[in-house]
Order: sequence, then structure tokens, then C-alpha cells
Amino acid sequence: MRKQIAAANWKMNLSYQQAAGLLDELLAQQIELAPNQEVIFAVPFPYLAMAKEKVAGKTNYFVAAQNCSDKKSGAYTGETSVEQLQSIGIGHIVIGHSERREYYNESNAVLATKVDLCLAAGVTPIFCCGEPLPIREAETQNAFVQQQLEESLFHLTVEQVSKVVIAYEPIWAIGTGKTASTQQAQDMQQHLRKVLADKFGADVADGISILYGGSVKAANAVEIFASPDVDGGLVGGASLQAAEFTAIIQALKK
Ligand SMILES: O=C[C@H](O)COP(=O)(O)O
Repeated sequence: MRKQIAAANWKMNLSYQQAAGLLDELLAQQIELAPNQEVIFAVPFPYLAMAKEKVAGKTNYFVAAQNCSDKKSGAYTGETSVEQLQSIGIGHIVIGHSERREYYNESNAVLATKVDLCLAAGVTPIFCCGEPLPIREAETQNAFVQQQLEESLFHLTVEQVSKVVIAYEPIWAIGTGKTASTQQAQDMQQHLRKVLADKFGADVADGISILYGGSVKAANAVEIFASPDVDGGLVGGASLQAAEFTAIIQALKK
């Protein structure tokens, strides 16, 4: 069975002390994960080492960076490379979150480069895609998100794409309290799996985890995650509260 993943994206929230406290509180729950389940904490850069230390020895718990440079190394002040992240034991990086696309003008082409750097370093890219509200209102969301995949992932080999995790996040549902309906999430994620199947083969597409993101919370996680093509969630706001995120982890399919 595909990996079922609860990924917390803390974004630019929490002080160091608050972040450490939140991890302590969550990990104290001792939530046992099935072999196909994973929990990933995408934390701000200065907290990566601390978070790594806290999840050390906990099976199927991982720490992710929220971004990386599109350059391999060199004179890029303020940037952090995939190789640097990999050298401190980071095995997952969120790539192309809609906030990066919108506020930092990250294009599909730049994101393709970041995906390549991740895969070359043996790091799992959590590749984000999703449409803004006007595209949804025009009912052209399937083509829009398909193009994001085509331009950032279609150059990969079958072996490479099998290592990618995809997160579908309709932008109009992020931080708005407005969740895509279970049917809307399933329809898009089924579409994306078909797009992947047509390009890479059904077996490959069947093995790729596709997460849903956008106002996931304890109250809706069971229903959203129950859909056949939804393999867990990329969770923003609700991942900042221990009780909420605990319930979201427990909502993962086994
Ligand atoms: O990365 C997470 C998504 O942007 C969703 O954020 P949200 O759960 O606060 O809507």
C-alpha cells in the first residue's frame, strides 16, 4: 500500500521555545504508526537540528525543510542548498509551496531544478501543486495542475518520479477555513494519478503518495483521508496545535 503521510508545515510560525514544546507535546503522545504511515514536520530552518534530535529513534517520524535553493552551491547569500540540508540528515524538502510560487515567483521550471537537486542528493521532494480561485471558478483546474506536473516532473525517469511525494493544495483552501469538498479533492487527485499513469505507467502512479492540503483539521481529516486517492495531508494551521495534529495523524489510513 502507498505511504500515508501526515506532514506538518509550520511555515514561519513559532519561536524556538514554542517549537520545541510543541514537538515534545506531540511526541509524548507516543502515537504508533503502521509501517505504511509517516509523520513529517516541515519546520523553519533554524529549528531543523533541534527537531531532528527530538524525532531521532522514532520510527517513521521525519523532519523536512520548507524550501531549498535552486543552486547547487556557491555565492548565493542567504540561500540553503539541498546538499547542506542533506548533510545534517534532512531527507525531505517541501518544494513549490503555493506561498513560494506566489511571493517568491517560483516557476515550474525553477521547481523542476529543485526537484532534480533533491533527487540527486537522495532527498524526497514533497512537490506542491494547486490552482488559484479564478482557475477553479473557470473550471480549468485539471489542465492547470496537470501543467504544473508536466513542467516540473515529466522530465524525470520512472525511477526518479517514484521517489517524489505530491501535495495537491487548492490555493483557495489554504488558511481560509474553506476546505475542498471530499469529492473535489478526490476528483483532482484521481486526475493527477491518471496524468502520472499516462506518462509513467499505472504501477508507478499507484505507488506515488498524493497528499491533500488546505484547511485540514481534526474535524475533517478522517473524511478527507478516506478517499481512495488521498494519501494523507500537508497541514498548516492545524499542525501548530498538538491535539489537532495528533488527531490528524490518527486519521491516516492504515
Ligand atoms: O502547507 C500547508 C498548506 O498551505 C495548508 O495550510 P492550512 O492547513 O493552514 O490551510
